[in-house]
Amino acid sequence: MVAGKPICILTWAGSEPALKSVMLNSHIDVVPVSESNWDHDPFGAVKLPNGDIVARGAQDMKCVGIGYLEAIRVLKAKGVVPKRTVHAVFVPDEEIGGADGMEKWVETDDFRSLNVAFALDEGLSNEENAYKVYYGERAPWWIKITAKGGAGHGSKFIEPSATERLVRTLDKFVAFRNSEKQRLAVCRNEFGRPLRLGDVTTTNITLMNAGVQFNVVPEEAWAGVDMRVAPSVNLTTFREQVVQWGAEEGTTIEFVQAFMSNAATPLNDGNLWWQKIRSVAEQRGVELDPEIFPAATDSRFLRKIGLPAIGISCIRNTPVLLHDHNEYLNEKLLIEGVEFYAQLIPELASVPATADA
Ligand SMILES: CSCC[C@H](NC=O)C(=O)O
Ligand SMILES: [Zn+2]
Ligand SMILES: [Zn+2]
Repeated sequence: MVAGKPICILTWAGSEPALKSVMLNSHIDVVPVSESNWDHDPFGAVKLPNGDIVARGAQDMKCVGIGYLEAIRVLKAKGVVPKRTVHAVFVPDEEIGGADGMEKWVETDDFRSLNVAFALDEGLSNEENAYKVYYGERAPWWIKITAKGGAGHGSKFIEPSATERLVRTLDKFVAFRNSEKQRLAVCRNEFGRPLRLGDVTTTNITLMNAGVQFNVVPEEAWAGVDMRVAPSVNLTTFREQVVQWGAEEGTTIEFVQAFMSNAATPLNDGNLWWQKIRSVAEQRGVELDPEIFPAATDSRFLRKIGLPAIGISCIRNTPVLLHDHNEYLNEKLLIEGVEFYAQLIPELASVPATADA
């Protein structure tokens, strides 16, 4: 663990401590706000007359962390004792990549001492009448492309041109971006469902830098690209391809971050954790909609070390406002989440030892 970045673990001891534990994960950090774009104090948790609670983190992911705690409070008040030990875990830094949070922690004896069998984590809001269920994630890659060339007067043909090299390399990224955008628009998956964001690879040029003045040709230009690589892609081969795009144009490709695992948690009949989630949702009359998480969250570190992890936030019929201005959640959904977890946690804690790896 990293100094100044605590991980908070609340342990509810199970009646059968020899069994592996259930981890209820949530991240404590939120993304920044631009306050002038908010109608209310983003950290005031203002409740509007219709029950909407406006706050940074309302969807991402205070509702989940609070949902776990309130559910445990309800269960304890009823005298429930889980079979498996349950850990509610609050981690830092998810929003900035988790390097000093979950990524390092899963490699420690401290984490191993929790003896985790399964983890529940965050999902996403959506406008339909279903909870999204996330069983895998795209691999986040942050790529810095640097081009070098000659310098001099803006009135000349200066060769090689750093900016031109950069633009040519970026053209390849853009061409790939467009082909994936097209695939998203027209293709279907193996079950005939139209592809979703998590099924394709996105590419965005997010940083660009070159030059100091109109008439001075810069000798260096660089750009930053954010890619989210779909789980269907062979990561090693694709990484080589990206390096090749740079090599062809004489630019340097640096992977500032390249997650090289796309391990997923298959939602099949043999996945007893998933079966419990399904049956609780069915009892509650809630539809579930499984897909690949289009962004990145801490579950990827858990899946990478071989643990099953499923992401659900009990949010439906709600605009997706994670990281956006005026993020909110209606209080009815917050309470619905507490009730869902209160039903689900004892069920997960009752999954037989056969589910343990
Ligand atoms: C890629 S590391 C950053 C993780 C971040 N997670 C949530 O938004 C994301 O950009 O998806
Ligand atoms: Zn989150
Ligand atoms: Zn987030």
